[in-house]
Amino acid sequence: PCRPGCSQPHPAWPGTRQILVLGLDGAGKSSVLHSLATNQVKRSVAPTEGFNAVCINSGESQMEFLEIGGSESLRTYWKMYLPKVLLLIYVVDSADRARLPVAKELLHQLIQNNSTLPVVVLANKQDLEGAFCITDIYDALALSDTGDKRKMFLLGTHVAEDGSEISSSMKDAKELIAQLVLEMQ
Ligand SMILES: Nc1nc2c(ncn2[C@@H]2O[C@H](COP(=O)(O)OP(=O)(O)OP(=O)(O)O)[C@@H](O)[C@H]2O)c(=O)[nH]1
Ligand SMILES: [Mg+2]
Repeated sequence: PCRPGCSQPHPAWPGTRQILVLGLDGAGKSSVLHSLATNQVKRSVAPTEGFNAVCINSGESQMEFLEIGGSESLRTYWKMYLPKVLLLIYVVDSADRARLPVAKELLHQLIQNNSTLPVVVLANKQDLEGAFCITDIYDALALSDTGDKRKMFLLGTHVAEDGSEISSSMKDAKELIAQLVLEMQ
């Protein structure tokens, strides 16, 4: 953690604008955050039961990420944290075709009242057979329909085997996020 409080289960970072990491349960939010934080792949083993706060340094930026678990009961908290955030990272499981419509609905609900909040969508699990490719994800999530004032990015990612170095797509995601944070400060 970059400062006390970062690893607390109930984040209360008054005055700090965070990067919120949302998406359905099992999409890979915790795995992505672990990998971004350590530059080593570590697939998360347990579902996030509440919040997962992670601080990551990248070049000049220090970034505070807050994941809220994606299970149905936790989704009610998603909205509460939105007003304070700088950037939304929305992670989807590209192979979970059955739930992409739900993922789409929830994303659109989240951003409908904030026309300028930048969004980075990570189309995760690109390694899985049957994963939708980027253009299919773009269509399935109706990303053309998120407003023209918004910065919207879509990147394919995957969290490879435990212990390996992170993939180039993950490095790209980290650089993009760091760049966006710098631009907004
Ligand atoms: N094949 C594959 N599996 C992945 C990938 N990313 C995550 N997983 C696996 O997917 C499962 C869920 O990953 P998590 O990172 O816990 O997902 P989450 O979005 O944090 O889920 P919640 O905390 O429950 O909301 C774990 O078993 C991971 O090992 C990926 O890119 N490819
Ligand atoms: Mg998690």
